[in-house]
Amino acid sequence: MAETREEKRAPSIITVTELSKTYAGGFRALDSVNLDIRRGEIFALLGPNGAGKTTLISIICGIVNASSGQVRVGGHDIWREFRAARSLIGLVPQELTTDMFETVWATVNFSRGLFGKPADKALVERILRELSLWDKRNERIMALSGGMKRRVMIAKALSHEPAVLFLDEPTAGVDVSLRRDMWAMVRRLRENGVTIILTTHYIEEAEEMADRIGIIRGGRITLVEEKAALMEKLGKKQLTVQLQHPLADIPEALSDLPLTLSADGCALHYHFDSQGAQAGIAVLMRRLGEQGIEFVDLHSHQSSLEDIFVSLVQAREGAE
Ligand SMILES: Nc1ncnc2c1ncn2[C@@H]1O[C@H](COP(=O)(O)OP(=O)(O)OP(=O)(O)O)[C@@H](O)[C@H]1O
Repeated sequence: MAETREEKRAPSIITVTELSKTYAGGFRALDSVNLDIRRGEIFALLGPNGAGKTTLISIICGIVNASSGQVRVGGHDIWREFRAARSLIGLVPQELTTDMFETVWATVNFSRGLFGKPADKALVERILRELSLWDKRNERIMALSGGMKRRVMIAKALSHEPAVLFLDEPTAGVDVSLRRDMWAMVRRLRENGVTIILTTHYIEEAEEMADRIGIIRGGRITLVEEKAALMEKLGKKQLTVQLQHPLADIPEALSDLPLTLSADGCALHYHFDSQGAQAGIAVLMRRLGEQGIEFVDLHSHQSSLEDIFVSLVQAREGAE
């Protein structure tokens, strides 16, 4: 019997069911959130400031109490089987929280001990080498650069060999080259079987890294989708035809094509989706030729995840 899509999909490692959180002051930060994280994926959680990303992560990690709902990590209920659930999780918080006077080596070993795991020098060495921190192992944390401190936080989170790693804004304030190093490192972790959940304000980061994207707004998950499918479905391409002579209007004979004219009349924009692009462009070229419309330049633009995200958020704001 043929496997269904459902059966082929990796099983969930985290299951969030009807999770709600109302803070003491009465603010409802999460509203009936349902979410499945698949084993071995990189899942990017996107949302504007105050959307509830940190609240959701903090609840899954047992730092904040939920008001209602259920969370299971590796099949363990995070309240009734807290230790078992928590031992599967590594958390790299937004803020750097560590003893600045300790050495890198001591702090990472200590973090492992906090989870009741026996010392494992070879493992800690491997983690530090992987994160390019081995040369800095005897430095005090306060003597490290911001990017290195951030990597120490990742080393601490990995020290007890978690199956799931939460990265809350991992590259905030990190320069472009270090950001790329971090992305490569996160990919290597995934290759080693670690499930990664990251929140980010850099949509480019989600576009680059994620297998799936979740969007959260006002405490509600408004969309969860495979990144590739999201970009395929919502991604639009635009071909701009720079004209030799400006047009006052789009000729009647071309009115059946998805064309718009720039305000100055000097460019035609042809809008199409990713499928059928080549056939569409060939037809456009032929039809422009038939109309005697000459052009001097052509360039195409494909919408990025950022364009898609902005249009989704705007569409929903318009609907509210
Ligand atoms: N301890 C708290 N008490 C009351 N309200 C809180 C508390 N913590 C967070 N909130 C509120 O809950 C909402 C969600 O906050 P949260 O930090 O989860 O958002 P976020 O999506 O992580 O935002 P950011 O992208 O800015 O980090 C915000 O409106 C915030 O002000």
